[in-house]
Amino acid sequence: MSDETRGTGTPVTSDPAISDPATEGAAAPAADGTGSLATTGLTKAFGGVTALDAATVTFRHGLVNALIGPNGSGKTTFFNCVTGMIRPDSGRTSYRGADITRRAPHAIARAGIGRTFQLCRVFPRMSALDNVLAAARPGGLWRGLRGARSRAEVDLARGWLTRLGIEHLADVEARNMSWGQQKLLELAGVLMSGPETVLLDEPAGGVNPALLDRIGSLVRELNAEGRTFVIVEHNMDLVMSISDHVVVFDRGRPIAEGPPSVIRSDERVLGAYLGV
Ligand SMILES: Nc1ncnc2c1ncn2[C@@H]1O[C@H](COP(=O)(O)OP(=O)(O)OP(=O)(O)O)[C@@H](O)[C@H]1O
Repeated sequence: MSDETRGTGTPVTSDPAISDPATEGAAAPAADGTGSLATTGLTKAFGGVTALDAATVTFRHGLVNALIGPNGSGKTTFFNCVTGMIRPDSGRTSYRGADITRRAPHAIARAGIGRTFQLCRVFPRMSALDNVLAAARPGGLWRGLRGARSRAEVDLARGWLTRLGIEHLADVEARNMSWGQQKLLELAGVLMSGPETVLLDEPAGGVNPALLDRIGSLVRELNAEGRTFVIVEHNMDLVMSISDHVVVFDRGRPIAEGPPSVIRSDERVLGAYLGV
């Protein structure tokens, strides 16, 4: 069977950096727990501000995990350290049992961790389709600009746009899309490279209720197919409705964790949010 016709007839690629929205499922959860994304004593200070204070956290494979906490409690810094975008001062991060603390961002992405950003990152003057192609792997931007891309890659990129409900915008420049549509586009790019764990930084921020519903159901669908999520989010309705496990940060470290039903009424959590 050729790479072009594997599975249900949906074109796929043999490039492991590219994933097929129709047939690609993430790796099965590791029974021994080595699939977890875990930190031990992760610490990061900016001048006199301790953004992460010896944070020890485990996000289990196969779950929709949420990371919540008041403004400035260190959530984005946690994502930045875990994805190699900033170096922690001390502490460790492991993924699937391997130490990834000092790895470069592209190596961490290759290990299976993808992420979106609070201030969503797309190329404003490129079409939605080119954005997804460019996001697929290092060097993709150059290839996208030169038009040297395979039919299979284009079909895959269109497949992700369809899956995210924005295929009608394939030829529209990202700058002419709504904020919510740009967030879906950024996510399509992340998914194109086939991460088994996806970190979403405030997916609901500035998004209208209809798109919010789509993002929520998409996360649950992708999770049912095997992808793990860690979601930083302030919209508590979304967090409580889609998460299996919630970790609460305050002042750079976890103060509570558990299922949404427990977290909702945890006094430490209410105290952190209300400042009491
Ligand atoms: N590059 C930086 N330089 C200086 N201080 C920083 C930097 N990044 C984060 N901080 C500080 O570290 C602390 C944690 O910030 P961080 O953005 O990680 O929190 P957060 O929980 O993601 O907040 P929010 O919910 O508002 O996005 C804050 O006091 C913030 O001002």
